[in-house]
Amino acid sequence: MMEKTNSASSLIRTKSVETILKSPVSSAEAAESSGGLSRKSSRRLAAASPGRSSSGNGNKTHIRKSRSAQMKFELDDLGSGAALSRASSASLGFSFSFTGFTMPPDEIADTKPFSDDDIAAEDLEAGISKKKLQTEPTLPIYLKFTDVTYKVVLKGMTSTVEKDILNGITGSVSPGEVLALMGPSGSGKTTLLSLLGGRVRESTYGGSITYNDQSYSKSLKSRIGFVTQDDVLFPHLTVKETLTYAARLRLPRTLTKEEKDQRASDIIYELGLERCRDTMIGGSFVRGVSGGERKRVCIGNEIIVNPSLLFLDEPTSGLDSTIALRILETLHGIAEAGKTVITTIHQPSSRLFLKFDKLILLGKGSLLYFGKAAEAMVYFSSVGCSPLIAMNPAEFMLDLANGNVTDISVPSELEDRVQTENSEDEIKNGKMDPAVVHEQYLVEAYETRVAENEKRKIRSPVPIDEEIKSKVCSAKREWGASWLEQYSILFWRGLKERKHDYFSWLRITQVLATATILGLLWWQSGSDDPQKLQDQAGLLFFISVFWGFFPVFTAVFTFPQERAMLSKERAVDMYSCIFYGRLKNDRWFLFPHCGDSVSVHYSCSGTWAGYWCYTDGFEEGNHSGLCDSNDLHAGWGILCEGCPDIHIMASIPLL
Ligand SMILES: Nc1ncnc2c1ncn2[C@@H]1O[C@H](COP(=O)(O)OP(=O)(O)OP(=O)(O)O)[C@@H](O)[C@H]1O
Repeated sequence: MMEKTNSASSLIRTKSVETILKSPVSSAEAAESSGGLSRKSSRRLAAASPGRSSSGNGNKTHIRKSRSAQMKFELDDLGSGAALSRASSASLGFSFSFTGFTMPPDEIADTKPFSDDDIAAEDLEAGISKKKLQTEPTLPIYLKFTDVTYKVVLKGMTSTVEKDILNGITGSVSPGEVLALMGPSGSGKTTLLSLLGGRVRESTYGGSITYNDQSYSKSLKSRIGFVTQDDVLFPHLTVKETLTYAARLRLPRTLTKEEKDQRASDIIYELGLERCRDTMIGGSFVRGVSGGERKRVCIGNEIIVNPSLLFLDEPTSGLDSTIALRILETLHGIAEAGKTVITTIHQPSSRLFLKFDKLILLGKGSLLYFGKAAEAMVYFSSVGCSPLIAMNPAEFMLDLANGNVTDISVPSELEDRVQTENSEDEIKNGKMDPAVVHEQYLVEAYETRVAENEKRKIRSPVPIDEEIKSKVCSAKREWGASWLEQYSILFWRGLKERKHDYFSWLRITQVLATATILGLLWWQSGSDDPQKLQDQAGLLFFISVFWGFFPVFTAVFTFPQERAMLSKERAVDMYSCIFYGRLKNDRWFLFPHCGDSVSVHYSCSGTWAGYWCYTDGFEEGNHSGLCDSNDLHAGWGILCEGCPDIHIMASIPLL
């Protein structure tokens, strides 16, 4: 019954917000005329919400009061996105911070941490204060991007076509803010996120992307957390093992093993994964943790390194709205600790939408809106597009971006334009052609009304010291573990992950069957005459070939399965790839990047050889040497012309 009351309350609240968003001008007036409720008082009121209340009927009057106060709070603060976020965060009954939950003691008994985790809830109810997550302060990173364009070349059998994926996207996000990239499927959200996260080579896109006014450098890898759309995790490792191995590989060497393990445990607590800490992640053939828990493990894998910039590709898709809201709460907590958070989102609920500080709305790769999320509805209403019925703001914007104007009023200017042109192409079944809504109107409207102003703001330098700014690209890349430790951690992790495979019944049966067949074939073969000795030699040959190739094939077939994981972990510099040297065009042997200080000695039977840092040009005549640590952008390798056989004598990372 209490749940019913609670949901009714949230329904009323959502409706009130939707109605206000529908008529932003009146909401602003309302905001002016009413007094503001403080954050604290709102949080107190929220703490008394029925879902969290320990007593039942006795609290009813108080509950009713708290609900009306929450509604008032949202009315008052509508003009400010941050305030809205605060309001909704407070209405959940707790405020999350990356450095731990911050709750007044009087609220502890009434609240529940992030998850549906019983243990954690019990701890809190018992008043046990949990140890706060200790994280080092991180470098604040201001991310700006101007006129970003991206196109791909589609090669067909007969022709080659260029496809525009992004057309001049401009925006910015500062530490402490959550930027949402929203748009219909295929609008270019993931592509933009990959470009911003440094996952695409600079030479392949247009425009500028800067981090504290500096361009991307490899040293940023360790400051960036990137949660991909697909959950790439080892299915046979438990939640605890997954996070512990990530901590051991990625956290700086200044921390001890115990401290790293402790950080993993703290993350488990922070993300409310305690109940499933010893459950396997699971995959297609193994049942494991739930989708929401898996997503949280992926987020934990990235936030464990305390990144300055956190990118997330659809962290809430496939999750119910409550879990999605909790994930957004976590992201807010992370942003509040001074990080910059950028996330793509598909179709957020209205509560989720109000959590974002900034919003980018994309439609077919073009920018339809960039600005404060709370001001988006005001903007669209100012260009003449408003919902005709109460509508979730995100749904309204996605409809607009898709060119679906059902239940949306469009400006008379646009209607006139369509009618004057009177083109049949533009009016289909009484509806406007989506392309008209997009290209001719929304993109144009944004370009003329907002774009210049935003670009001017973005051009101003970031408000931090030059010294801090330059840290973005000057820091020398450091591994979290020495290469021996990396080897040992990867070895044990691989063994744990693959032991189910190695010791599977199929594998055991295969070996036993082979042994039985061999035994029968050479049964009583003896060694007393030369003929039989030859038989024995055949047996030895068979055994050596079988046991030589069996593990080799196992290893070869393991690599494709682990390739996604390898790329993901290499993209964040989790470990060195020194053992994964690769040959390109039969001539190139690539080593890790220059910052690694690799010393290489080699010989080559070709006409000449050299070593180079590939973005800095070729250095002819040098046959060995240390790579300059200033060449942070460059790869390091050996070129041997006309010579497929390069003999690498040693490749030693000077750690
Ligand atoms: N390498 C590529 N080759 C061809 N087309 C591409 C390539 N990369 C992206 N695209 C196209 O660019 C468009 C945008 O893709 P993107 O994955 O960024 O969309 P999205 O907004 O993230 O979609 P979703 O919400 O469905 O994940 C799509 O039409 C996609 O097919």
